[in-house]
Amino acid sequence: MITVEDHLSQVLTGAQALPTETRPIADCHGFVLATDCAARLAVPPFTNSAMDGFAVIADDVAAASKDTPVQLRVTADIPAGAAPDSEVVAGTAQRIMTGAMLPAGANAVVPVELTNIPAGPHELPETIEVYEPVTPGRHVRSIGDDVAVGAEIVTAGTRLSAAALSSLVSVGYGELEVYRRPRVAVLATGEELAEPGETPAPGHIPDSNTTLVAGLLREADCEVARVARTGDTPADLFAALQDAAASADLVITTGGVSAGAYDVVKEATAGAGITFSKVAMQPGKPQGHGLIEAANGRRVPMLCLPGNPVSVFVSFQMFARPILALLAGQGLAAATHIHARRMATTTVGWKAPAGRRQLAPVRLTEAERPGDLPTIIPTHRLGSGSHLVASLHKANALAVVPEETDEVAPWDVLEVIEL
Ligand SMILES: Nc1nc2c(c(=O)[nH]1)N[C@H]1C(S)=C(S)[C@@H](COP(=O)(O)OP(=O)(O)OC[C@H]3O[C@@H](n4cnc5c(N)ncnc54)[C@H](O)[C@@H]3O)O[C@H]1N2
Ligand code: MOO
Repeated sequence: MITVEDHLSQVLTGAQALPTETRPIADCHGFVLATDCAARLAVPPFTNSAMDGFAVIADDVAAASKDTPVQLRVTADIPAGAAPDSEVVAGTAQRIMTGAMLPAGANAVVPVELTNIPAGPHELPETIEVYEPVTPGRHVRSIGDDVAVGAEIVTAGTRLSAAALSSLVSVGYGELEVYRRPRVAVLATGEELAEPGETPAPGHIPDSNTTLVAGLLREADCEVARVARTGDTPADLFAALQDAAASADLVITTGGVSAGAYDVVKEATAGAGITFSKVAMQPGKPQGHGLIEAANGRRVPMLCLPGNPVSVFVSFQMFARPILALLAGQGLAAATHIHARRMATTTVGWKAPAGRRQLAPVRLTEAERPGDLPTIIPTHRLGSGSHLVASLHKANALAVVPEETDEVAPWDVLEVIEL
C-alpha cells in the first residue's frame, strides 16, 4: 500500500495549468486569474463626498453651534455624476450628494442633518444655517484613499470570487486573462447501474456516482464535458475513454478498480500505462491514475476512483480537487492545500482500520463557548462504511483518523478536513 501523500504526488506529477483565455469580467467568476492585476484607476477615482450635505470650507464653520449657527450662501448643486464647474469661496457652500465630486475650494462636507435644511428632496436653498463645525477633510473621500494607480490588486493564481471581481472592476478592468476551466468527462462503470428514478432490476442499484461527481465538479468551478454509464465490454469502455480524452481535460471513472473478476477499468486500460495502486486510506483504497490517449493523440490525465459512493466522495476531495485546482491555474501549494484543516473533538467513539488512514464523513458543529474546539459526529452510526451514501449530504468535514489508530474514543481530538 502507498500513502495518501505519495498517491497525491503521483496524481499531480506532470499536470499543468490549462491554456489561458481573455473573458469579459462578468463571465470570470470561479476562474483563476492568469496575470497579476494592478489598479488602472485610483479608488476612489476622484475626491468625493461621503455624505449628502453641503461642501464647505472648514474654517468658515469652525465657530458654528446650535445657538450661533453660521450662515452660508448656496451657490451650486452637485448631484452624483456631475462635474462641479464653480469654486467654493469663503462664505459659500454647494449642495452635494454622496459620491459626487467635491468642488474646488471646499475641504469638508457638512451632513444635511447638521443644518437647518430637512433631509430629502427639496429645492436648492439660497442659504443654509450650519449648526456644528467640521474639521478639514471631514466626510471627504480623497482620490486614491483606497488604492493608488499601479497598486497590486489581485495576483495571478487567485480564484476569482465575487469580491475579487468587484475589486478589479472598481480599478478599471472590463475583461481578464484567466485559465480555461477544466472540462471533465465522467464515466461510471458497472453492469448493475440503473438510471436515476428507474426501478432497479434484481441485483441492480441506482447510479448515484455520476450525479455525485458531476455535482462535485460544478461545485469546484469545472465544466462537465460528458457523463456516461458504461456497463459494457472492456473494448466499449476503452473506446468511451478514448472518446472522452479527445475533448476533455480530465477523465474520471468510478468503479471497476479493485480485485473483482470483472474489474472493467483495469481490463479496459491494460497496456495503456495506467497505474493501479492500493492507497492506505479508508474509504478509497483502490485507485488508478495515468494518462489516457485519444485517437487523435491527445493525452489527458485520468483518475480511476473506486465504485463505492463514499469512496468516490472522499477520493474526489483528496485527489480530484487538487488536480483540478492545478489544471485550473492554482499553484501547486494551493492545489495541495485545497481544503482548510483544523482540530475538533469527537463526541462518540467508532472503529477505524489499522494500517489505513480513515477519512470519516462527519458533521462538525462549532463550539458554543469561544475558544473551545468544535465537535464532530460521524454522519452515519456505522462510521465511514463506503456504501453509506444516503447520509453523505450531512457531512461538512472528513475526520482524519491516523493509520496507527484502530479505535476512536469519545472526546479524542482529531484533525478534520473542512469541505
Ligand atoms: N477481494 C477484494 N475485494 C475488494 C477489495 C479488495 O481489496 N479485495 N477492495 C474493496 C474496496 S476497499 C472497494 S472501495 C471496492 C472498490 O471496488 P470497485 O472500484 O471495483 O467498484 P465496484 O466493484 O464496481 O463497485 C463497488 C460498489 O460500489 C457500487 N457502485 C459502483 N458504481 C456505482 C455507481 N455509479 N453508483 C452507485 N453505486 C455504485 C457497486 O454496486 C458496489 O457495491 O472493492 C472492494 N472489494
Ligand atoms: O476503500 Mo474501500 O472504499 O474502503 O470500501
